[in-house]
Amino acid sequence: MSGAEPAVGSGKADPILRADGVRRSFGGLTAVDVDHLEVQRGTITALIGPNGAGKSTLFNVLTGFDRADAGEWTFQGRKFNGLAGHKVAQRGMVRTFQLTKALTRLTVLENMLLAAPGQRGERFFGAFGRWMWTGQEAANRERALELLARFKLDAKKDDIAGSLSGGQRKLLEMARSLMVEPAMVMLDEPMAGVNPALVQSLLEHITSLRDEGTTVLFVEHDMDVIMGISDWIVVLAQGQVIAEGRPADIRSNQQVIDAYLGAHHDEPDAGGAGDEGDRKEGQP
Ligand SMILES: Nc1ncnc2c1ncn2[C@@H]1O[C@H](COP(=O)(O)OP(=O)(O)OP(=O)(O)O)[C@@H](O)[C@H]1O
Repeated sequence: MSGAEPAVGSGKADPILRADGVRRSFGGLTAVDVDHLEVQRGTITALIGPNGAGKSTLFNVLTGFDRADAGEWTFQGRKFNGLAGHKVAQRGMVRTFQLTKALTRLTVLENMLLAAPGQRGERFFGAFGRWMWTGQEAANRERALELLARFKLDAKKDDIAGSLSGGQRKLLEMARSLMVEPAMVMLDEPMAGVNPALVQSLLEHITSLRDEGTTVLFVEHDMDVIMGISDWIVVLAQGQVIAEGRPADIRSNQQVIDAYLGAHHDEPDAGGAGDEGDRKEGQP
């Protein structure tokens, strides 16, 4: 992150994402009101802020799962505002989702295959189409098995996803998001509900994604995790970016301390890597 100023809306050397004037209201409540935001390619960037700050809404809007009331944004130089969610994912920007009830009833491998690109077999007609489709399926299966091995879930490939532990589910959510070989993954609270034994493993997966060139944007509440792995931190409060910078900049930013870090500033995470209830402890 050399060169970037720790200031709201600062320009980045090689932004993968640039957003301008992104707004989303629900009735009279402005959930997101971001004037300008750039995310540097190849970094781990954290999006933090108190409950209700607009983090999830911003994720939803950028990834086409919710509509913005206003705003323009580009990803890898291409206009993305107005794109439907599946197109956003196809073009390299993928967010993780908690496994829905329906997905928990499928096997781990089925979950992976459902996240594969080109789930459009029905569009192909005739023998040539079927042949192409079979090739695509084989490639998807190979990629799924490779990713499951990487995330140490290969032994569980035929298990029902609902039988996985909280941490294993997070690994599966991450593995699913990589089926489309994204340029940027957006992780929504990757550590929530993860037991201590798996926290370190998840952290290593996130940093190795970055080291391989994937940009990571994540929402998280655990301050130890945020300060430990982020190259850059963006702080939202009441829908607006109130600060951004390196971990050291954010730690010492009085506005952030007042709005978010509060009395817990610089204290070790009292909850450790416990359940989700523990993880939310440091919030106002
Ligand atoms: N679909 C919706 N309808 C009405 N209000 C909503 C909707 N989604 C979000 N909001 C409101 O928008 C604001 C921002 O919510 P959002 O979930 O984006 O915050 P957040 O920073 O992700 O919070 P948390 O850390 O608790 O997950 C909140 O006041 C929330 O109640």
